[in-house]
Amino acid sequence: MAHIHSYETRLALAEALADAVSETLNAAVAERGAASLAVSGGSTPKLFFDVLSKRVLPWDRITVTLVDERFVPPESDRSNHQLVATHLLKDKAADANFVPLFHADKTAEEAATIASQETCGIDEPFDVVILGMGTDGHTASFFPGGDNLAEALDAASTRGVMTMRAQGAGEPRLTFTFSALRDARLLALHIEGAEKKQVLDTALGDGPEEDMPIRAALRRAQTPLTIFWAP
Ligand SMILES: O=C(O)[C@H](O)[C@@H](O)[C@H](O)[C@H](O)COP(=O)(O)O
Repeated sequence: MAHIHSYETRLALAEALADAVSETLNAAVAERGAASLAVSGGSTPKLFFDVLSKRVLPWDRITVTLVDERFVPPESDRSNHQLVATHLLKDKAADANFVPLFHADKTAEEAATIASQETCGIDEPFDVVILGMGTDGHTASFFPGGDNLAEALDAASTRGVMTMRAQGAGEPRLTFTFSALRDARLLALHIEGAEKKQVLDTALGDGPEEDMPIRAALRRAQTPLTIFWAP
């Protein structure tokens, strides 16, 4: 089940997504004094991050982490940690608590174990999860052909962070499991451009999840996926 919201411009999308995220985070803090936000990296979220960073929220009560991470240090331009530190954790959002997934001087597997331990203290489910999508139909680091794809997509897998290696992924990846993402209070997919709309339309059709892992979120998310799209 998915609800698609289309916007005239990418700025209108960023403002609407920031509204929905702010509402969910404010409600969580009002309800239990804390909130969590897991975001994806890549190029799409930059404008949204910049808009959200200016929102007046109880940021010191909000924990921000990454849906997935390239296995590179924050100094690398490929780092999602660097992307979030540059575009989101500034302005009003500078007071948020950030939990990275990458750990230096560790193997990817050791870093995944540490990241699972360090994120297990975040209330379950996440309040907000923002997914992106590649033109190959991957989301998070659930890449077609990924070495750990079956385990990553298995709803029965233990919530946590695992490694993923795949031809289309570049570096080894660290990614939350689908089981950790699928029941977020607000589960959003943020995509932009005509090409990704076509990829989404294909993903909404028949075919195995392994070919287009975004299908797991479209078909088996516990929370209906809210899709934000602009040309
Ligand atoms: O680390 C990553 O790359 C992301 O978490 C990934 O899942 C991203 O959302 C898609 O690859 C889309 O990336 P673009 O926004 O760059 O197209």
